[in-house]
Amino acid sequence: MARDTSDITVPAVAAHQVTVALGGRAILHGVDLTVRRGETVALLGANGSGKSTLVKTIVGLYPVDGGRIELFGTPLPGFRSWQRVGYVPQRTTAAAGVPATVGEVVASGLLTPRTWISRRGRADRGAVREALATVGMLDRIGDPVAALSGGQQQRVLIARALARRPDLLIMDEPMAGVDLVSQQTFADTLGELSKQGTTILLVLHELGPLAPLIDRTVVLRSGVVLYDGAPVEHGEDDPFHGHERPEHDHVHPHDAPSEAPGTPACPPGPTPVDTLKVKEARA
Ligand SMILES: Nc1ncnc2c1ncn2[C@@H]1O[C@H](COP(=O)(O)OP(=O)(O)OP(=O)(O)O)[C@@H](O)[C@H]1O
Repeated sequence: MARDTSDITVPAVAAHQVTVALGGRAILHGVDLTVRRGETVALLGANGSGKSTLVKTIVGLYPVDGGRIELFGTPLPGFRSWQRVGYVPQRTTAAAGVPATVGEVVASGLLTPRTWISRRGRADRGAVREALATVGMLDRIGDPVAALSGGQQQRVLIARALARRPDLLIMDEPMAGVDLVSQQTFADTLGELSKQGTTILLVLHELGPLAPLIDRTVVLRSGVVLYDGAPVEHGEDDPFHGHERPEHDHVHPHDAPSEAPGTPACPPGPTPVDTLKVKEARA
């Protein structure tokens, strides 16, 4: 794993008051999110709360309409070190109609504009094999990716992100459709990457086997940060668990941004944060 030797006091991700509109509709309303070097942060929230929109904006797939995002201290429009960032999008098929093998899909994660036409070296082939072994798919390296199940394709996409040995790994619901055994293997892999200093941002619906790895959770609701602090899990008693609230009620897009970690980013008073269980067992 390549070591991150740049200034570790600069956060890997710093989003300040980020506003994003899609299809003419505001989706994110002044979101603040900081992910420090070496942290593992879980982004939680109900369906449609804006989690995918936020991570897609962080990796430059959606433009920022207001506010700003910095990756490793560089404002996004000028950020060029994409080889430092591994991104696994929300469940898509790795096949996408392309007649590629598993090995080729993973190797595509190593491509930069300069390597599109160059021959891949032994080191790259080693990185591909190592990444596939990590997700337990090395034995399928020569198979057409279209012949894999959805969960296996998800593991191939994870391997593609790992192959570039990123300093920052961003994954959007990586556990979706992945069986329990593979989830535990994946949790072990992330734990190893974290020990080696990789910064990890995960969109999750529940912490599950990843719970011991999570340093901090950020909860979105209706495009605003509802909570930023010690790891929490949606409680079964949360009436909005798994559902988007029908209205913004007391959470206002223009309220003060989230403050210190552990501070609910909304005005005092009863909120769904009260129904989130703070994980106390964490050492
Ligand atoms: N390309 C798009 N154009 C218009 N609206 C979009 C687009 N992508 C997402 N949205 C809308 O933005 C809102 C947030 O969607 P997003 O996918 O970010 O939520 P999410 O929290 O990731 O949800 P889920 O947990 O279901 O994946 C939703 O209301 C969705 O309909």
